[in-house]
Amino acid sequence: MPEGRRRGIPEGRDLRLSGPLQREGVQEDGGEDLTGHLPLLLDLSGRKVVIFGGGAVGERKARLFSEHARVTVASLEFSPGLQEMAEVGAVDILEVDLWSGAADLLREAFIAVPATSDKELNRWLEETAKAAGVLVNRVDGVGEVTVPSVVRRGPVVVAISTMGESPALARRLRERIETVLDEGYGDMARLLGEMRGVLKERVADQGERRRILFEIISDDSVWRLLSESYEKGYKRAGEHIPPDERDSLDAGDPPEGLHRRD
Ligand SMILES: C[C@@]1(CC(=O)O)c2cc3[nH]c(cc4nc(cc5[nH]c(cc(n2)[C@H]1CCC(=O)O)[C@@](C)(CC(=O)O)[C@@H]5CCC(=O)O)C(CC(=O)O)=C4CCC(=O)O)c(CCC(=O)O)c3CC(=O)O
Ligand SMILES: NC(=O)C1=CN([C@@H]2O[C@H](COP(=O)(O)OP(=O)(O)OC[C@H]3O[C@@H](n4cnc5c(N)ncnc54)[C@H](O)[C@@H]3O)[C@@H](O)[C@H]2O)C=CC1
Repeated sequence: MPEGRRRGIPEGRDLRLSGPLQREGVQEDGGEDLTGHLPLLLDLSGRKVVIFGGGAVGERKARLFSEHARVTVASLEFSPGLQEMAEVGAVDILEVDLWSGAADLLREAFIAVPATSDKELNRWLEETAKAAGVLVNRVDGVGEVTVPSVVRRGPVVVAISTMGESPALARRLRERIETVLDEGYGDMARLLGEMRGVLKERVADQGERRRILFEIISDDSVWRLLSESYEKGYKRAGEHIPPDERDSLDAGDPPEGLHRRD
C-alpha cells in the first residue's frame, strides 16, 4: 500500500476497525499478502536492539528483547521499571528527544522498535530505520519482525503467530499446545540428538540411519521409559540399533562427552 494512503488512515483502534483491507500486509483486492514473512529462529546474542520510547510498551519490549540481545532504550522519559533495568545493567538507557535525530542510535542496530507516544515520530523512526537497513518491530501491527507466542521444551521450540490478527488467539493456542507438549518432547529431542551422533559413527547408510530414528520416535515404550528416566529411555532406544553394530554401543550409558540431562 502506498505510504501516503497509510498515513491518511486514522490511528489506534480506528485503524483496526477500518477493516483488514486497510492494513499493511493485506492487498487491496482483499488477498492476503503475507508471503514475505518467513518464520526464522534468530540468534540475537551480541546483536543490538534499539527501542524508541521508554513507556509501558517500551518497557515490555525491553524485557522481551533483553533476554536475547543488547538493548538500548532511547526516550525523553523512562518508566520506573526501565530505570531499574538500567540500574542492574539489563539495558542501556539514553535520554534524548528523538526528533533531533536517530542516525547514531541506529548505527550497528539489528532491530529497531519505534514505541514512543508520538505516532508521527514512530512513523518517521520506522522509515529512518528501514532506510538504514535496520529491521523494524512495530507496536501497532505487523512489522518486518513480528514477535510470536513461544512454547519451549528443552531444544524443542514452537512459535505461534496469527500475523497480528489476534494476539489473544496466539496466546490461547500457546496455552493449548503447552498442555499437549510435555517435557517428554524435550527429552526425546535430546535423546534423538545423541542417537544420531552415535548412528553417524556406526551406521554407514543414511537411509538406514533415518529409518532407525523414526523407529525410535514411533516406539511408545521409549517415550514411556523416558518419562521414568532419561537412562531407561536411552537404553530402550539403543535396542533399535542393529545388533552387530550395537555391540560397541553401551546402551545403558550415554556416550561420554555427549549432552544428557541429569
Ligand atoms: C504484532 C504484534 C507485535 C509484534 O510483532 O511485536 C502484536 C501487537 C499487538 N498486541 C496487542 C494486544 C495484545 N497482545 C497480547 C499478547 C501478546 N502479543 C504478542 C505479539 C504480538 N502482538 C505481535 C503479533 C502476534 C501474532 O501474530 O499473533 C505476544 C505473542 C508476544 C509479546 O508481545 O510478548 C503476546 C502473547 C504472549 C503469550 O501469552 O503467549 C494480548 C494478550 C494478553 O494481554 O494476554 C493482547 C490483548 C488481546 C488482543 O488484542 O488480542 C495489540 C492491541 C493493543 C490494543 O488493543 O490497543 C497490538 C497492536 C495492534 O494489533 O495494533
Ligand atoms: N499501552 C499499550 O498497551 C499499547 C500501546 N500502543 C502504542 O504504543 C505506543 C507507546 O505506548 P505507551 O508505552 O503506553 O506510551 P507512554 O506514554 O507510556 O510512553 C511513551 C514514551 O515515548 C516517549 N517519547 C514521546 N515523545 C518523544 C520524543 N520526541 N523523543 C523521545 N521520546 C519520546 C516518552 O518520553 C515516553 O517514555 C503508543 O503509540 C501507543 O498507542 C500499542 C499497543 C498497546
